[in-house]
Amino acid sequence: MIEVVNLTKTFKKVNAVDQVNFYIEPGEIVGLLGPNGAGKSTTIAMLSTLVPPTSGDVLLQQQSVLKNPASLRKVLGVVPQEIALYEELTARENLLFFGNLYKMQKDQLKNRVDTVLQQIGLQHESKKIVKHYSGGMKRRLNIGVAMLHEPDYLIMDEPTVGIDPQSRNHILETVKKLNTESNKAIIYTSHYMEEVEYLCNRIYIMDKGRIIASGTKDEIKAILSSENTILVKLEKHSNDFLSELMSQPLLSNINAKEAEISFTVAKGINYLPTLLTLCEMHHVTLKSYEVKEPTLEDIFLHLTGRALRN
Ligand SMILES: Nc1ncnc2c1ncn2[C@@H]1O[C@H](COP(=O)(O)OP(=O)(O)OP(=O)(O)O)[C@@H](O)[C@H]1O
Repeated sequence: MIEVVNLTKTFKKVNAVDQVNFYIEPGEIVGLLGPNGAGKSTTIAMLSTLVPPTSGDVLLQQQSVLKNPASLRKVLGVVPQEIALYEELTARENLLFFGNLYKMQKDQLKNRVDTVLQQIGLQHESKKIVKHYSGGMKRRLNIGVAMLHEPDYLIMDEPTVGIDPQSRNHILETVKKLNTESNKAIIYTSHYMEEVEYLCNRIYIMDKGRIIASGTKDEIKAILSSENTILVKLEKHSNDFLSELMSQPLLSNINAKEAEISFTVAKGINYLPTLLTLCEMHHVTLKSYEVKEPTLEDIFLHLTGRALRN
């Protein structure tokens, strides 16, 4: 298990990371979700022993790694936000180059490169020069470099930034497979809530240098457990109908967009019968009634009053 304990980084007067605590156990995918500037990259840089903390500690199997970074680097692969590859070399040549840097033995390295190329799905394009790769392929190769020395833990710092949606899906699938098939534990930082929701079992939400919520997806979603958001679709509606809805004491956050209306209502209340009566009174036809699951975006908005992406 890797733990960070009261990790703090102050740049002049900026508290980039402020008393952050979290852990990751072997084999799990943990998400670190937060907007730009939340402190994710700085946390990752300290966790991977690249930047010394102002205070706090990083523990591997309960031993501090700050004085003995080699113990952590052996089990940890870091995929940085910036792509670090040689554009004029092929994928295979890049992997061989970085493997030599790690001082891996020749035979072992050759086998390892073949395995890694398979794992990142580039085995059929390994002889192509990297400058002809798509952004997503470069990202996958970047992940491959971090995996050469067979780390148990991988840290990925926003690996889908700046790539097209199709390549992004391919990366998400690669990350998922690394976890399910190769049993890698992964710390995945992102400001895309849908990625973190899709990939991660446990999530830490970060804002302004602090962890503002943490837990499993269900635990985090339970933060909004006291109310449900309902989405209704109508044939068409009238202003009278909308005014009547606005005056209903049990409803709040009413939003109308053409023939779609959303509102929140306390959990446990079935509002459908009342809505049907109102529709009948106003000669409005109800097309659908849906209870929406809260998203991490809703939670972030609830906790901070701001949208995750602005
Ligand atoms: N070397 C530095 N010197 C001064 N301030 C810094 C330095 N590095 C980061 N910061 C500040 O610390 C805060 C956290 O930055 P950080 O890059 O860790 O956030 P982030 O969540 O990773 O954002 P992004 O998604 O944009 O990378 C920001 O206010 C940033 O300006």
